[in-house]
This record gives sequence, structure tokens and C-alpha cells, in this order.
Amino acid sequence: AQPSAPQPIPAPLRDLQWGQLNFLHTTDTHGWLAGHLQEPFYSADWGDYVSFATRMREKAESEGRDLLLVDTGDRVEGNGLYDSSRPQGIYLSDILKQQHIDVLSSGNHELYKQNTSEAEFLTTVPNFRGNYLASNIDIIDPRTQELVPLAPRFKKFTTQKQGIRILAFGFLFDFTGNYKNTVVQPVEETIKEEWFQEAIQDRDVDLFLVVGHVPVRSKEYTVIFKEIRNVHWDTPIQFFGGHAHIRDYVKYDSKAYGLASGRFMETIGFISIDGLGTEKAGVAVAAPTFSRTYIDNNLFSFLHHADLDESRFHMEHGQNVSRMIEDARKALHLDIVHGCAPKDLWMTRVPYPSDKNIYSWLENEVLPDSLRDKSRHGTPALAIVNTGAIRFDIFKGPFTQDTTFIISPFTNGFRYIKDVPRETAERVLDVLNSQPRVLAVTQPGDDYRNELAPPIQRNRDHDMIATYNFVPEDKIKFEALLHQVPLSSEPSRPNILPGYMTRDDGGDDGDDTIHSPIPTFRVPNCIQASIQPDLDSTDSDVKREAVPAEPEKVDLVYVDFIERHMIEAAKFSGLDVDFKKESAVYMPGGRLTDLILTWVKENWKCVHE
Ligand SMILES: Nc1ccn([C@@H]2O[C@H](COP(=O)(O)O)[C@@H](O)[C@H]2O)c(=O)n1
Repeated sequence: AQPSAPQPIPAPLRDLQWGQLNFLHTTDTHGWLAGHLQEPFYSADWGDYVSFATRMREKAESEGRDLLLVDTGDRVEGNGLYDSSRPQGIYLSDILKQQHIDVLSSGNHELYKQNTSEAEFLTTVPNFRGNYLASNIDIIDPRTQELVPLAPRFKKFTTQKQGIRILAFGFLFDFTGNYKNTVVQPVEETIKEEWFQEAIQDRDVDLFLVVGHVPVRSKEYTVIFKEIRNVHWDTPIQFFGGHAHIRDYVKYDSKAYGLASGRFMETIGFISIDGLGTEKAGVAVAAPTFSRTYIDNNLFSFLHHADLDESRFHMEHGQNVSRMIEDARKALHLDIVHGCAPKDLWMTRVPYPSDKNIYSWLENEVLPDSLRDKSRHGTPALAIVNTGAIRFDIFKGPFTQDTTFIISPFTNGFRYIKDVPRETAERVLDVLNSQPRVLAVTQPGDDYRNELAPPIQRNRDHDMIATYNFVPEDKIKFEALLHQVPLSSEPSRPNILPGYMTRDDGGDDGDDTIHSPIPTFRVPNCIQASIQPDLDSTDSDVKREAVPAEPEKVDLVYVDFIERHMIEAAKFSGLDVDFKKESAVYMPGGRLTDLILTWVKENWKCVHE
């Protein structure tokens, strides 16, 4: 773990159920390879994971079992270790490749920008020599300008110990936000292609392995499942998914399951399968068994599952990887303190709007104080930000260089349409917030396609309030509870602390660590800040009188990332503008991340006791 990481907290653990074939799974790590430096339950780093995977493989192989590692993408964007370097990611790929991963795939974040996908093609794909699969992604090769597969479409291999013959694919969901140097073919079309149809005709397969940056409950995985089942009515299929940032386990039928292993290096997913056919033994038993566990990413869990004490657990290689991360963090000055947060600010743990909600802070304080375009002096503005642009909570205490990118990693700036009737501008927000039904999402159950809200909310249509009876409107009672005890901890069981409590198709015993629940509240797709016109201090009284209380026309400002949603929302709101011709950059060079950082430096001075 990193030197500044908190010690893991001992907690009651559930044991793993090992099988013939076992998997460790990561997804949506988003650069968090240093682990969580403010949260003990997720404090292991990528170096610890290297040691853990090696020890688990040794344990498996000593018992004649196999262990494979899978990663399902979105390895980039979301943490200072990736986003704060220029160019971005110069340290990440060398650290990532220190882990032996047997099958990996691309996420959407690898494809938003040209340089990210090219780095994937020229560095990460070769780093993982044949293990990186891209069943539905092509890229324009920057050396030849030819459109070529990002990586091999599939691979077939046999496990070392058991001789299990595996046919593996690597998919991305039907993503449309990629830069134009890549092509993402819809999954529904890919599975009709000749190469896929030929591949699944193979009769000498003991397990189909579908890894992908695809929610495990999605139309994409449903069609892949059905297509394989059309040819192989009972060959076991194991899916690994991602993108939704949640822990989840889905039963497609009695021989086909899917696992999603959370986000941000909080979770190492574990799957075991028993009763598979093998090259030597031939056909599978009638009813193979599958088991899943979500391992909290910390050394207490790792030592327990590897069945080792600390002196025998760590490997020189793993410790070197931890040092690589430490050196990169130092070179990037990630521990520099820019200010001190006076309180926790939560994305979804408290209701929106409220005093401790990060979006309320953004719309009431940061944006009104910071967002100004000199050329629009004297014109008020309404500024719209998608809630998905904010990626993590702020904890009370030091706000570091790392925190800056953890909460706002993207390079998003602002654009605007000038002089929009205020009523119309307000209607645009209402339309954006009436998603998922109005825009972009076409079918019920398709909520994971909503690009505006935070990913964790995509598969959830209600608040989840856990241990106590809580009426969302009853803010006073809620605030009292927040101050009384750590969130949701149970006084009668002091070592049960708040964390993941997952209910999935396997029941509610999937988490390795027994936690008490954390409440989650829904947030809107977008928030809106009211920006008052700049007034000179000398004649402010005069000018204030000159500005009507409720001006008729405002600048409609929005984060550039959501432009395609703004275009649609404008149509529904009666705003008849051509965004291509009539929108312009607002506050040139002003990125959301920089605005937040400048505000923190000015407003959250550290008071040294
Ligand atoms: N420039 C960007 C890129 C992404 N977002 C937000 O992140 C969401 C995608 O993240 P996942 O981890 O779920 O793939 C996207 O839908 C946006 O909400 C952004 O704001 N700006």
C-alpha cells in the first residue's frame, strides 16, 4: 500500500468458495492504482494486487486449480495518477502492465479522445500480448491511416492445470461518444458477422468467456447470450462486465452468469466455477456450480483470502510496483495541499439539494463565484453542468492536487448561446432532467445509456435508505442522524462499518466484508447555477439599480461535453437555434476542473492549530 494509505480495519469476512476454474476481476479502475488514501476498506494499491494475484495463483495451482485475471476497461480518466500528467497517462501504462492479466478489453473512456485510443493501440494492446480483445472496435492506425481492429477479435486458449478449453471475446457496449478515429460497431451487428458466427461454431469449447465494458444487465449481453445459446444449448458461459460502477451478479440461465466488480479499485471480483468439461476428461457435469464474491480492496481481505500473514504475503515485484506508484505520485505532486475542506461533501449519500451535497456546493458557491466571461460583462447567465461530470465525494480535510482530479478529471470547458429568454433557458434544464425518457434513452431498462447522471445511478430508479426509516423530506432528522454516529454504523456491532451491501441474483452474501449499509439518494441529470453579471465595485450601487431583478435575456451556458444533449433539449424547449453556428466558447480556457481548484484555493484556507 502507499505510505499515506490508512491501515485496513479488521472486519468480519466471508470465505471464498474455490472451484476448478477461478477468476479475479477488476473494472472501471479509472486510474485509482494507488488505492484509496482516505478510505481504509479500499486502501490496497496495484502493487498489493500484483502480490495478491500471484499468491492466489500459487494457492490455486498447488491444489491443481486454475486462476485467471480479467479487466474490463475504463482504466483511464478519474484520478491524478492518470489525469494530472501532460500528456495524460504517462505513468499509468507502465504500472498497469506489471499485473499479468489474461483477458482484457477497452472501455468507453479509452475512446473519448484520439490520443487515449492511440495510446491504447500502440502501448496497452502490445503490453498485454494477445490478451487484449476488441470484438467490436476498430481504430485508424496513426501510422498507416488504415482502419484496423484495435486488438484481436477473440482468442482460444486452454488452462494450464485443468485443461479447460476457453473461447474468449472482448466487447464494448453500443457506445456512440467516441472520437472519430475509432469505430464502435453495435454489438447486435457484430454478432451477425462471419468471424463471430464461425468462432461460435467451435464444438471443442468447455467455457465461453465474454469479457466486456458492458453492463451485465443490458441488451448487449442479452443478445450475445442468446446468440451463443442458439448454437450451444448448454455450454457454460461466464460474462464479466463493467460501466455501471456497481457490484452485480446476473444469472442468464443455470449455466451462464455475469459479474460486475464495481469501480475505482474498491472491489476485486472473484468467480469460481466447478463441474466444467476439460480437454482430457471431456464433457461437463450436468450442473456446474458458480460462486461469486466481491472482495474489498484492502490488505486485511487479501491476507485472509490468500491464507498468509503479512511477512509471507508481499512479493518483491508487488512492492516494486507500489514504489513505482509512489514515485509517480511524487513526480506529479499529488499530495500538495491546495486547501482544506471544512466538511464532507457527498454526491449521493445525502439528499440533493442540501448543505452537504457536492452539487449544491457547486451550483450555489463555486460556479456563481467563478464562471465569468469578460466579453459578456453585464449579462446574467444560467449555467448547466451534468452531474456525471463530478466523479467522487470530497472528504473534510486536506484538498490535494489528487483530490482535484478525483472529483473532476475531465478537460471539459463551457460553451454558450447568448441572449436566450430566461423562461426558455430554464425549460432546457427541465427537459434535460426529464431524461431518461425524453432524450437518448429509447427503451425501458436502458437507463445505463443516460450520459448525464453519475454512472452509479444509471441502474437505480429510487433512493436506497438502509438501516433506519427515513423519509427523504425529513432533512432535520437525517442531519441529526448524520451527526450522531458514523453513517449507518450499528452500535450493537462496533466492528460492522459502512460499506457495500450487495443484493444480486445470487442473494445477499456476495460481499466478502460484512458491512452496514450506506444510503444513496438520486440526483438530477443536470444542475443549474445562476450567474450574476459582474459589477465594478466603484459604481456597483448605480449598476445594481440598472439591472432588473429578473432580466428577460440570459446567456445559456453549458459544459461542452453535453452539447449533443443541449441540442435535443433545446428542440423540446422551443429554443430555435443552430448550435453549430450560434454557440461559442464561454470563458475561453476556463475548464470546470480549474474553476473548482481556483475556488478551493481562495475559499478553503487551511487553519493550522
Ligand atoms: N469528458 C467527459 C467524459 C465523461 N463524462 C461523464 O462521465 C460519464 C461516463 O463515465 P463512465 O465511467 O460511466 O463511463 C459520462 O456519461 C458523463 O456523465 C463527462 O462529464 N465528461
